Amino acid sequence: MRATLLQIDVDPKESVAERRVRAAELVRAQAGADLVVLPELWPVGAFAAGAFAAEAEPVEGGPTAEAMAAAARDAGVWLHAGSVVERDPDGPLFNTSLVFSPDGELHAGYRKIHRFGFDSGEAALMAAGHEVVTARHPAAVLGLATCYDLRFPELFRLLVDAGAEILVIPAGWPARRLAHWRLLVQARAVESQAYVVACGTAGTHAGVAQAGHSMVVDPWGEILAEAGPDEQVLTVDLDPGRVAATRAEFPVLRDRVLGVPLP
Ligand SMILES: O=C(O)CCC(=O)C(=O)O
Repeated sequence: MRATLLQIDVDPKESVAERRVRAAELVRAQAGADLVVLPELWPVGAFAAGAFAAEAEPVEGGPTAEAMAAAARDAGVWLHAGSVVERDPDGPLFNTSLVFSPDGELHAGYRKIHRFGFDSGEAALMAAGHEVVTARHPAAVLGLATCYDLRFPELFRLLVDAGAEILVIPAGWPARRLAHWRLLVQARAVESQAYVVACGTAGTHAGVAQAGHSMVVDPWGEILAEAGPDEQVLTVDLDPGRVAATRAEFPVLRDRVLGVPLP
């Protein structure tokens, strides 16, 4: 299974509309990949809170969803299109990840559960999602999480219980906490005995330098591929069969006591 991560540069000199066109072209260039992944809030920038309301869009018929659906269809790929600022028809904003199947249909949407900002930014401007979401890719079950979610292992336990084999995590992680990012991405893979495909942004927006360093980590915790800080296309081959094999060979998940039904 070939996964391609598009670590896109979110530069305020490029308009949201221009970046959307560029991202769609990047997706179209990935024909042959089994899974293409974009980062968190790449159209507007995860820290560009002042623009969230103006750039918010519906999932149904929204410009990013439409552009990504067409790109997935043209390339014939499964596309985790990162996340957008979703304007729900009822009013609230959500940080919503979108997964498209190769026919361009929206297959799954995940509203970020843990909002970042400690009462400001996203935490103040967006509503929290409540649903744990998996997506059924033909090769493996994808478990969906977004950026700050990475710090909350209880979500990943729920994703494992829901059958997740590849944890797909779009992010807009700041360079200042790169060490946390690398550690947490590996930790989530080791504790879940799952692949982690974590795609961040490059560049600087709203004064926040982005870490880049998109990573793919295997169920044993080994880093299979890691990007640098700048815009990069990162391609790696995964073997989803290694998830069950790792869980069988070293059956840590079987030994859970807390948070599982008592025998
Ligand atoms: O947890 C962090 O350090 C960064 C989280 C973040 O930037 C986000 O969720 O957008």
